[in-house]
Amino acid sequence: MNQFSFTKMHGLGNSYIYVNMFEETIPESLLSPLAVKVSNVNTGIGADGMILICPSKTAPVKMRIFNSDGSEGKNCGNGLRCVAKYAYEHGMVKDRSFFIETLSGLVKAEVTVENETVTNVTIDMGKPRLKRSEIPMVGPEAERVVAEPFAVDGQLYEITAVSMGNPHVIFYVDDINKAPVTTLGPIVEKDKRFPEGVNVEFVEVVNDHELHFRVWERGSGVTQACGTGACAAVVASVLNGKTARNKETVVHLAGGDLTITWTDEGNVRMTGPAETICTGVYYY
Ligand SMILES: N[C@H](CCC[C@H](N)C(=O)O)C(=O)O
Repeated sequence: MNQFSFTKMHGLGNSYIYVNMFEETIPESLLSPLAVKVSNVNTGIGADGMILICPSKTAPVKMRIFNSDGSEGKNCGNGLRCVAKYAYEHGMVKDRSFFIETLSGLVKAEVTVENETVTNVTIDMGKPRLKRSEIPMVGPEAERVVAEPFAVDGQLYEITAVSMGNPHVIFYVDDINKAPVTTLGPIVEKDKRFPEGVNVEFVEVVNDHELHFRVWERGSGVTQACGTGACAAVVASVLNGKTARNKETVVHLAGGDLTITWTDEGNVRMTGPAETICTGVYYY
């Protein structure tokens, strides 16, 4: 019987099973099936996926994220805040500000510490990618996708697409509580116009610095929160003239609030909590 130690953590209810790969060894071929198994609330531990905290040549730690369907994502905002908390509290970094490597590049973390516990984390998520080829989305490579007509499921919508290293498509709604998250979400997630699939976000604009937000995640379905998605929603809202550039915007997600700014320098900064739920041993 094989086993590995894990820590279950969450960012605004977006929970993952974290595995410290400085201490554990899991064959690469088992990572995807294990992400499916550990995510199952009945036969596994229960989470939105699995996140590996790995050695890196370019930063103190590297994050890899697997969705609950076993697919590997390229970035994870809530995950980054939890990885930053884990790394600081486990003495893997000494400073309160440090880099984390992701599959979509380096990001910078800054932890807030009270009584040796990380209570809040700011991640500089870098610059959003806005060209179709970067989302990726089919169509003229250098074009942006802002308020573009999008026919799907027999209806005509308007979409804005943003990558934060992973693909996001944003639909604006008048009432977040009536957003078609579980009906339209799974259809758009696998729409062929997004060759790598897409995270699907629904946004209700409150004012020029406040949004309501719900998400159907690629590979995980409905989650309580999506950090990269919230960043994409803020960028989309600035591009659509609905929120202000370089101004702290509060995004209300099902699991709580994130504060996000798309700075004039071009980077997106996200601040929010990260919490440890439990530790344990998983047998497989
Ligand atoms: N929940 C994550 C996003 C996971 C993205 C993943 N669903 C994908 O891109 O495939 C977050 O906080 O940013």
